[in-house]
Amino acid sequence: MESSSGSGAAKPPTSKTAGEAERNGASSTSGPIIEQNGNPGDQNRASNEESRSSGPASKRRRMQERHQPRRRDAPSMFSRRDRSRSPRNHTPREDSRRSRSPLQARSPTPDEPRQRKRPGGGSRMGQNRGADVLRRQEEREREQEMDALRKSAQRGGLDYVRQHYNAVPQRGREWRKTDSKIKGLRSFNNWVKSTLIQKFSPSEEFVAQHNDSKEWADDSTGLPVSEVRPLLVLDMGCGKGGDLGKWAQTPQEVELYVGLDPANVSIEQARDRYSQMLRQRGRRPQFHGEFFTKDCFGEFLGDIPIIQQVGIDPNAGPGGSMMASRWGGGGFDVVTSMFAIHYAFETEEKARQMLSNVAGCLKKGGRFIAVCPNSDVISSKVREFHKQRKEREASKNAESEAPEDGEVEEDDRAEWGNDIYQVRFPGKTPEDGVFRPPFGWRYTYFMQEAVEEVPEYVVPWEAFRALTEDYNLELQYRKPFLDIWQEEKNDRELGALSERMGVRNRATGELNMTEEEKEAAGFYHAFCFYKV
Ligand SMILES: C[S@@+](CC[C@H](N)C(=O)[O-])C[C@H]1O[C@@H](n2cnc3c(N)ncnc32)[C@H](O)[C@@H]1O
Repeated sequence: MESSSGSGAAKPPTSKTAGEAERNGASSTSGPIIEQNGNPGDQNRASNEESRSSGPASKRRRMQERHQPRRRDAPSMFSRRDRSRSPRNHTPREDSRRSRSPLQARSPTPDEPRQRKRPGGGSRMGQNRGADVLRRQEEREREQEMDALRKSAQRGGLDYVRQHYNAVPQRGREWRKTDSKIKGLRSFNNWVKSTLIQKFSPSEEFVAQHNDSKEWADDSTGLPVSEVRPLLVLDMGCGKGGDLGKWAQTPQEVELYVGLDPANVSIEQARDRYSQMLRQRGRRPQFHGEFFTKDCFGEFLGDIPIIQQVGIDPNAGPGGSMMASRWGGGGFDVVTSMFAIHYAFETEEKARQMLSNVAGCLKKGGRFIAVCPNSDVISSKVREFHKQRKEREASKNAESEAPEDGEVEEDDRAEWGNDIYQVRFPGKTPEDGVFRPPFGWRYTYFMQEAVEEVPEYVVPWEAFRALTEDYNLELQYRKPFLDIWQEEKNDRELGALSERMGVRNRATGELNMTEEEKEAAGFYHAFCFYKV
């Protein structure tokens, strides 16, 4: 086992990283969480870095570099190569976020009386006037912000999603396990995510080495004894860090976990959760964690220092250069996005940006693990809805006025659900259930205690899959949630895990979910792609 990960939490990158994170606006709340220091593991970091890249020429160069005296600002252990600037030279977000005051640009108009300068009093007047101007300016800016938020709520944009998730209260584990009305569903969803992480996070080398045996666990300590390098993981849409514990339980150890989410309050909570996790750490060494406020579907991720250090190919996708991806491609072993990619299907541009970030961050052989609403379920519900609507119309056989152009009759709006979850389309839906073009099919989703009428977008599976091919992502696995249960419930590890998580009734062996919860769970599917 490599010592850099065997001695507790991995150390964060250099302080330069934190500073850069602040400066480039990757996150207003960004930066490593735990203190960094010079560490004997640095040597291992350098060799980790070398062994992560491929290619004889660069390998030779790195071998030579290995024997050079170490520079003071040696790159982080996570970096594949030193890239101090965003490849696209993105404008720092700080600049674009700050709205310019309309007053600053204004010069006095002819009908505005010019203030006369008076000695003494003049400067006080000037101060008062300055304060007034500032107040009015702030009010105007606040108004503009509120206006933008109102508009975005109507459109269902990112600000609205961010605001919603920021406002979801963080409830304790005890509440989730006992008082929640959907505790069965919560546990089940968590078990599905754990199952995916257990099944697909290990690398091919790791699997080949341990080939289905549980030799990775040392009997005396329960600690992994693998020689394979630990994993570098990126979580797009990590929310409040609910999956951190799952990443601490993987067969192949995790060295680095980077959590990104546009909801800044959630990111704070994820960071707190990570700190707590470090404090309570048991025998198993913990990974290094970094958390940033970031829109992963509307923006390139390459301006986040830790992502630059691990490696991101800015040209992943159609037209990308083979050489660039071969020599400078991504460095992450796993990119995950749980219950989040449906926000990317608002537009083709966002869906492509999401895939470009995924593929750009993954190294060859890396895995993209995700769960999202299953469009097969949506299509069949929509078809069923239209069938019933037509039957109702036929049986009514009443003469009704034709709706005006563009108007969507109440009856035309597909919706379904039960007491704990609801899906509602605000506009027309295709009678055949085929969503063409595949972007922008908005619906609102409601889930008791968790999601209140948040706008989401259909992810039409076939179109999505076709798109992934442009990004060298090859499908390995896809399954509806309830099928995963059928397939894995008797697995020695995963079945036992389901008991520990309260997913299975120990007496009957059945799922601890009501029929309504099962229907809600059936809305989702899970998949895994390999970067080729
Ligand atoms: C249902 S929550 C899931 C959170 C977490 N992955 C989990 O499984 O518990 C959906 C998450 O997607 C995030 N999200 C929405 N739009 C996003 C975007 N553009 N980029 C990254 N994350 C986004 C939300 O802020 C929210 O935290």
